[in-house]
Amino acid sequence: MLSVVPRAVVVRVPAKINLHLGVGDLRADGYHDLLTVFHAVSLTDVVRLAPAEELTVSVRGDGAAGVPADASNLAAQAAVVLARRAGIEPAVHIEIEKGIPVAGGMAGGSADAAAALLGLTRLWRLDVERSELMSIAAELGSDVPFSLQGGTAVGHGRGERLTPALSRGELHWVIAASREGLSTPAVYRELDRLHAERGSGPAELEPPDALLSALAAGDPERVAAAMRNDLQPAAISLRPALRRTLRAGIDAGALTGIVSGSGPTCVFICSDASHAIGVAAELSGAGVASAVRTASGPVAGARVDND
Ligand SMILES: C[C@](O)(CO)[C@H](O)COP(=O)(O)OP(=O)(O)OC[C@H]1O[C@@H](n2ccc(N)nc2=O)[C@H](O)[C@@H]1O
Ligand SMILES: Nc1ncnc2c1ncn2[C@@H]1O[C@H](COP(=O)(O)OP(=O)(O)OP(=O)(O)O)[C@@H](O)[C@H]1O
Repeated sequence: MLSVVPRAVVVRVPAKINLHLGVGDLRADGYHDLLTVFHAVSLTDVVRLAPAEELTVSVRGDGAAGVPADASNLAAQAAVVLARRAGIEPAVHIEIEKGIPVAGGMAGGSADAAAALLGLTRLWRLDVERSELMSIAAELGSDVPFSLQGGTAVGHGRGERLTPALSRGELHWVIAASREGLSTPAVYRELDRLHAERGSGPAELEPPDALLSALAAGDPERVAAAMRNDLQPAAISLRPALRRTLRAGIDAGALTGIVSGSGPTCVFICSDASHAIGVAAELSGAGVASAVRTASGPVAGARVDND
């Protein structure tokens, strides 16, 4: 049977939240040991991959001006790595439509890299095992494997080693983005500086048992009570206005709020979809965020959209 080569492949890929982000010791390789719980939510980027003479990138959507449209784009780096493994030229045009806040702590660049890996194995008809794709993903960035996998998962190591976590039902979120991003390495450095200043070391990496059991029970109030982000004090130290954003979300009635990953995006958990709509409306009026959206999770990881 003749199979038709697609003219372009379109991949939809979600943002992530860290429901728990335990940060341990700084390792010799410059990364910190993590114990995290990733959760994929329904804010998405759409990445279109089309055959081209050479590798080119274009970016549209919110915050596109802050995203490089050259070989330094993480999706382009993914194309180069995958093409090298396959022994071919990375001759592709990568069109990225951003729906995930840029430099927001929601793994936007990682999502695009994951989308490129998945879409290009399809476009170039490569026979790559899922486990090999996950290991290429890990080379590109600590968050990239989770962007491929999606759902809810515990992350170990520098965040790249994943174990799926049981999660019942849907959780409902309000997402408050900031106009100005934060640099992930700068936030980790600030955490190290705060520890040095206080003469304290990192906390023990304890398994987030209360969170995992709340997720398995599908109980948003228990999830709210168990959420934790060790990077939050560092993000707030670099961006003190985040304190006001967190306070405004809680005043608007959210169960609780937390900085997402390295920030500055703040995420607020709500009891159901209509509660989230109400909190979002009130938070929008508070003027503490450049954009306020509702989202739900868990959702699937990167997936091809034009099958
Ligand atoms: C903040 C999180 O999003 C939480 O999931 C991730 O830890 C960051 O993941 P990422 O953006 O994919 O990060 P990478 O591209 O792997 O690393 C960027 C930089 O962040 C710091 N980094 C990242 C991950 C980690 N476990 N420890 C670190 O200290 C390092 O300075 C590293 O050079
Ligand atoms: N495809 C991409 N999308 C967004 N940013 C990109 C991309 N490729 C490279 N970058 C660069 O990476 C920086 C970090 O952006 P990104 O949106 O990935 O941050 P983030 O969501 O905070 O990441 P993480 O949560 O994984 O730490 C941006 O400032 C941008 O210059």
